[in-house]
Amino acid sequence: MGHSGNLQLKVVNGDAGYVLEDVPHLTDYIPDLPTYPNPLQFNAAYSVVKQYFVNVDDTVSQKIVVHKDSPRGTHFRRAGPRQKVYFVSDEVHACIVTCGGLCPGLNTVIREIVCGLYHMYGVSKILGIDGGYRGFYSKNTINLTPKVVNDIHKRGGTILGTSRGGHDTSKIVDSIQDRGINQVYIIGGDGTQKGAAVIYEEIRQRGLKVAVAGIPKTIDNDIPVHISGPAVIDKSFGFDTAVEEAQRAINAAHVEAESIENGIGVVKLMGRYCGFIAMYATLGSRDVDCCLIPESPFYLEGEGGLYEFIEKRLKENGHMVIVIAEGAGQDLLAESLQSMNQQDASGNKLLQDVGLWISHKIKDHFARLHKMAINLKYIDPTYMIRAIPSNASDNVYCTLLAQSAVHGAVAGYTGFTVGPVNGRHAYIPFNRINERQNQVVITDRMWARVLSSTNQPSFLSANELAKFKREKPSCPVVG
Ligand SMILES: Nc1ncnc2c1ncn2[C@@H]1O[C@H](COP(=O)(O)OP(=O)(O)O)[C@@H](O)[C@H]1O
Ligand SMILES: O=P(O)(O)OC[C@H]1O[C@](O)(COP(=O)(O)O)[C@@H](O)[C@@H]1O
Ligand SMILES: [Mg+2]
Repeated sequence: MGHSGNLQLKVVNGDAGYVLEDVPHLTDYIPDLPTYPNPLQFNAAYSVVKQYFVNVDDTVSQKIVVHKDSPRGTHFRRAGPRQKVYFVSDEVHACIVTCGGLCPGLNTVIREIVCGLYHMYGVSKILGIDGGYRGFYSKNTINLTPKVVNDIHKRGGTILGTSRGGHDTSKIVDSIQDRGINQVYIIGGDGTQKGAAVIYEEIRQRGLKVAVAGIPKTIDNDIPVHISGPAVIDKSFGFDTAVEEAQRAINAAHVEAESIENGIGVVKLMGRYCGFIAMYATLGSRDVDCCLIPESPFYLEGEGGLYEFIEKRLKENGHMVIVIAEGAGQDLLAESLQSMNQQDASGNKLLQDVGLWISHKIKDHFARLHKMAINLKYIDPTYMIRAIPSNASDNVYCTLLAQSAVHGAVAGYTGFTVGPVNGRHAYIPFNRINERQNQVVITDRMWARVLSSTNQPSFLSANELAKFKREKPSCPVVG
């Protein structure tokens, strides 16, 4: 096996096209670090486990659909406890920070990092950083113990608070160094993981024995997760909870629309650059007549447009439900509202309210036509679907993510994000997570399922479809 790598990439090539995209280790830049036996083997609860530790050479394959002659492809290091650890319990001084928008399950991840460190590795010095990245240098910290975090998974939000912007790398690493912190757990989305990568690089340049572990949070699923399209991680925590909560809004829209003549229910769901929540909520509900997402351009007027489809559906069924992701149709809004290119503190595009806009457009259109009186109800549950506690299945998932992160940091790995790859938890280098944004691939079978279930137009001409097929190759893994 040959190594090739620099600060960002640590790639190992093996036989038959085997590639390991490895994560950094503290010993990459601090040689001769002492190791210690993993205390987990003396832990009464874990003594029932037949095999305490994962083999150091275990890796997880990114590709599971293969042909007879396919190369073995990309692999990631398997997550889990190692026989040797690089920290003794008393030495560990950990901190946890949450950044970016809210997502169901943040508190569960915090809880399980604290409990995992304490119960599995005997760690008691754990600091909560208040209010996101800027909290490292501008706020007081919170001492976290299993008692403090015992009930927090039942609450939405994050007990640590969160923020956008304020990522000042040297101030953050100064604070880590000054406080003697040697394990940093960073929970957040695409922006946060980019910030975590820069923190890791600075720590490495300063030669500090500090492990940096990222836990990916994204209600939008815009981190390369494997809900659809070529991706690394199977799914992000909180997504199931958000889709479930979105059902309540869709049900309400359906009840309202069904109860009145020519009723239209419009529901706006989150999804700044991608429409995964809208797509899954639509497929989950089966009451949705039209799902509009940022990845699939649509138009209003003329043949094959939205107005024509609404008229047709109302004539057929007497009512209809439209689900629209917040980032959909922003080009149309920009044309009609001459909106400015505004950004939030983290540099994310600030969106116009497409739900309100489209509701007005539809009302205006039918009022102008005089041929059909419609009754439109607009429901905007966007913040409600992310401010709730995670459901039971997301709680279990958050636990596995948190424990994987703890095992990895204690074993000396750093500069990594945790996540399941084809069902097995793995350590993924930051560069892999940060290289691009995940989006619904509208030439994949999942989007076809939506079109087939709603029977809505694709809004694409044959030429446009051919262009999309050329630009966005479909993912062979999605069944
Ligand atoms: N490219 C980047 N480099 C460093 N820090 C970043 C970068 N992008 C975002 N951040 C920081 O990450 C934090 C969260 O980012 P944001 O985009 O708001 O949320 P999310 O992580 O949920 O996508 C913010 O404090 C922001 O300053
Ligand atoms: O109003 P806020 O708090 O900036 O959040 C709005 C954005 O946050 C999200 O819920 C989540 O985005 P991030 O995961 O990137 O933080 C988006 O869906 C939405 O556009
Ligand atoms: Mg983001």
